[in-house]
Amino acid sequence: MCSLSDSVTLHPIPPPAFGRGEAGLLYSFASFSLQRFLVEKKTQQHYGREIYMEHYVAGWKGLIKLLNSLGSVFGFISKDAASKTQILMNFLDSKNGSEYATVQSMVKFELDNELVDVNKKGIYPESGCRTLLRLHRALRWLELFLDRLRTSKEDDKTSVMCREAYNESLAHHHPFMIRKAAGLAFYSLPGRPGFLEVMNVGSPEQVVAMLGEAVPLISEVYTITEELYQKHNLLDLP
Ligand SMILES: CCCCCCCC/C=C\CCCCCCCC(=O)N[C@@H](COP(=O)(O)O)[C@H](O)/C=C/CCCCCCCCCCCCC
Repeated sequence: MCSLSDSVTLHPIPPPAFGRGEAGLLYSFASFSLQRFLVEKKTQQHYGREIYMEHYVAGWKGLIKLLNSLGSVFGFISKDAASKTQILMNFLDSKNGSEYATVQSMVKFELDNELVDVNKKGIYPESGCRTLLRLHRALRWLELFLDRLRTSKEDDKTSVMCREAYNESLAHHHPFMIRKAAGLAFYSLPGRPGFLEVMNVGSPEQVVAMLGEAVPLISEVYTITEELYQKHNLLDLP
C-alpha cells in the first residue's frame, strides 16, 4: 500500500445517497469507515485503503442501538458488542489516540510496541487488535445476514437467515453455551416485514436498494481487515 504522503491527487469516494434512521448508520461501514483513495503518482495508479476507527466504532454503535430495539432477549449480545466498542473508543480517547486513527495504524502500533497477547492470554487481554478481531468476525455475520435479507422473499424468515449466517461465521468461534443462547434469541426476531420496518429505511424496495449498495462495501471492509490480520498472523488471537 502506498503512503498518503507519497500521493499527488486524492479522490475520496462520495458517500451513497441513502440512509435514514439507525440503519443509516450502515453508512459508517459502507462509506465513511472506508476511505478509498485513488492515488495518482506519475505513471503508477493504485488504491490506498484505510479503515477509520472512529467510523468503524460509530457503525457498531448504530447497529447495537438497532439490536437493543429488538428486545431484551438480545441484551447479552448487545452488551458484549457494546463493551468491545467501548474498549476501542477508550483507545481512541487515550494519549496514544492518534495511533488508533485507522485499523492499519492500530495494528502497526500495537505490534511494534508488543501490546498484543499473540499466543495465549497474558498482560494484554483487551488489546485493540484482539478486541477488533471479535467485531471483525461479527462483521462477517452481518455481511452474510444482510445479503440474505437483500435477496429474501416476502415470506422468508429472518430467524433462519440469521441462524444460517451465524452458523457460517461467528458460530465457529463460540463455545456450545453461547451458540445455544444465540440460537434461542434468533427465534425472537420479528418476521421479514417487521424487521424491514425496524430498519427505518423506507419501503421494502428502498431497503433492498440500500442493502445492494451497503453489502459490497461491508464486504470490502471485511476483506481489507481479514487480509491485514492474515498478513500479521492475527486471525487466532486468544
Ligand atoms: C441495518 C442492519 C440491521 C441488522 C441489525 C443487526 C444488529 C447487530 C448488532 C450487533 C451484532 C452483534 C455483534 C456481536 C459481537 C460478538 C463478538 C463475540 O464474538 N464475542 C464473544 C467472544 O468474546 P470474548 O469472550 O473472546 O471477549 C463473546 O463470548 C460473545 C458473547 C455474546 C454472544 C454473541 C452472539 C452473536 C450472535 C450474532 C447475531 C446477532 C443477532 C442480531 C439479530 C439481528
